Amino acid sequence: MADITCAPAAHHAYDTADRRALYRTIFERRDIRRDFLPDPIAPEVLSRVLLAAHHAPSVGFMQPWDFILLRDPAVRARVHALFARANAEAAMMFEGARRDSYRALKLEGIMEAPLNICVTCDRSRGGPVVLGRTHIPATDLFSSVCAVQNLWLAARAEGLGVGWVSILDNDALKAALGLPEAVVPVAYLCIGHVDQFRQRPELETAGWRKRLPLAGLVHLDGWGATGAEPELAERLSRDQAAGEDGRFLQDRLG
Ligand SMILES: Cc1cc2c(cc1C)N(C[C@H](O)[C@H](O)[C@H](O)COP(=O)(O)O)c1[nH]c(=O)[nH]c(=O)c1N2
Repeated sequence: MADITCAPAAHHAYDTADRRALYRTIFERRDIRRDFLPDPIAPEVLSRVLLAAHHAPSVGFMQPWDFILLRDPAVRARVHALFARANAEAAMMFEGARRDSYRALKLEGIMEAPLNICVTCDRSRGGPVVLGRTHIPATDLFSSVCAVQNLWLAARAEGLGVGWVSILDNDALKAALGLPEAVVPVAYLCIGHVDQFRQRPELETAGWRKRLPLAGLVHLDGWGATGAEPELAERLSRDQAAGEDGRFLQDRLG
């Protein structure tokens, strides 16, 4: 098949350098559980990253998030103990060799990172009826997750690694952090400067799971019809291959 040409950026699109910076941040963001440096995060950097989180979309502009900064090693040690307990339980949910592989994974950096941040969701913020949340109550949680993603990407651009730890009993975490009744923990994050950003997800290099082919996940007019637009399917495959080979930023932005 003939090569597919890239359409030039149009309308309100950013110029190539800005688009490259954005896609670079997306592709080079990693979940970080090791290689943290003890260096503190400068207040101006932390402020920018938190502001990026605060600019996330939210249902009904509810902004249900709060950010609990956890620096005290004693508090973090209590959270680490919760992780250790949940992680032992989690290992038992896998069978045989998979259990051994699971146990070999490093799945948190709670004590190594200089800062942990718990991103929460106040389920009562905005009152009992929130625009856009009337039929899908979980949209407040989705909104807090959007804040997490903004934080994660801004952190990468600032050279900070972020690791999400979800192997925790959320009720126990809520109690440990003294959260009010209506507030739930959404994401427990370990954040700090790092020695390196790996090119690929750790779970991929460890052989746990591979990135799925995107073309097989894009459906047309209802569930089931993947690959229904051959030109798009072809482009998705080529873009993904370029991403895997580290050629996307150079070759695929038009
Ligand atoms: C909701 C949620 C929860 C978790 C994660 C992510 C998300 C979105 N991830 C990170 C996850 O393993 C990682 O994102 C994927 O493996 C892909 O790797 P990159 O993020 O691309 O490096 C994660 N990682 C980990 O080591 N321990 C954990 O408990 C969790 N929990």
